[in-house]
Amino acid sequence: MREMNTEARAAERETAGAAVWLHGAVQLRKAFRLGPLNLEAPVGCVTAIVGPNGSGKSSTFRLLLGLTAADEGEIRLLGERVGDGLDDTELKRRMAYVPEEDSKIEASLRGTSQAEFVSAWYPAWNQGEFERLLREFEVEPSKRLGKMSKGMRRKFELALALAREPELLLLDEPSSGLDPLSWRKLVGELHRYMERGRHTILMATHILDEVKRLADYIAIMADGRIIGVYEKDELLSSWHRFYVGPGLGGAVSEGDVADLPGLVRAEESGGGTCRVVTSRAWEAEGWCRERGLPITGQRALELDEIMEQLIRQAR
Ligand SMILES: Nc1ncnc2c1ncn2[C@@H]1O[C@H](COP(=O)(O)OP(=O)(O)OP(=O)(O)O)[C@@H](O)[C@H]1O
Repeated sequence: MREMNTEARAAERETAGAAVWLHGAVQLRKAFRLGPLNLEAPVGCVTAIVGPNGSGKSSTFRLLLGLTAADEGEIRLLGERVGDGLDDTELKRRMAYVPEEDSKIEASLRGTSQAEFVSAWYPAWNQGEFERLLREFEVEPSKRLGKMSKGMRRKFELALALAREPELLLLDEPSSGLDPLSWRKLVGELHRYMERGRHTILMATHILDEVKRLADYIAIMADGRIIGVYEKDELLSSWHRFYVGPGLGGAVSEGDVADLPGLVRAEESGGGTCRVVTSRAWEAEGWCRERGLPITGQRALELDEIMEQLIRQAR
């Protein structure tokens, strides 16, 4: 049995339930500071990292994979510490990573040879599942990887990752280059993977529909930092735009809604109404009702609008 000191036990307790655990991770570069990053991606859930170009999503993946080193902080994957030159061979066998850019090194290999190599390395490799995925994605594995189209190569890499039956799947822009039909199939396959066991996905994506369909949690990144981690349904249901007024007391001004719960912005919008954005829709509704302020129009904000507001607040 593995010997553990008190500190290791405490860390294990703390990270139990988190497949990806980042605590105060910082990487300093000449022109960019990544972190401090704090993130707990729960086991059995899909966590999507979203954020503008250059916010640090791919850099975070490289840090998690130990491809680059953290200058500060601690990183654990599936409860195991990564970095500091630690031997992560066994850990890597329990996970799969599909990077944003396909490797050029393997371009001359045929898909079949690459699969043979990978299957020998991963104990949970499922050949039947691999062949099913290739059929589903309509990928011809006898082609050389460098001769596959961008979308085809991506589907090959995704099939290769899923067939390993990893406990943890790290995906950087998984649907980059996929046509709409392939994209729908991928979303279906990722759902299937999540249903098949105690699996976890951490993915970076720009496709908001992908986030809506797949994610349980959303981590928003901006300027090298994770500015917040949110439960998706809660986030999407709590941000609303209201039109308030006019009330019995006449026109509603910005000042009248200054204490509205979760108020993010308010502007007079003509006809005695005020347009407000709130991050606490239920409470804001009740607040208006109590004050006899009629809500004459209302809609939930889209994820991109919420992200824009949260990033603005964080800067
Ligand atoms: N190999 C590298 N060497 C030095 N700086 C890099 C390197 N790759 C990225 N950067 C810089 O690190 C920062 C974060 O980039 P990163 O690729 O992690 O962002 P991202 O959120 O994944 O962006 P995108 O949405 O465009 O994929 C940027 O300022 C970028 O210019």
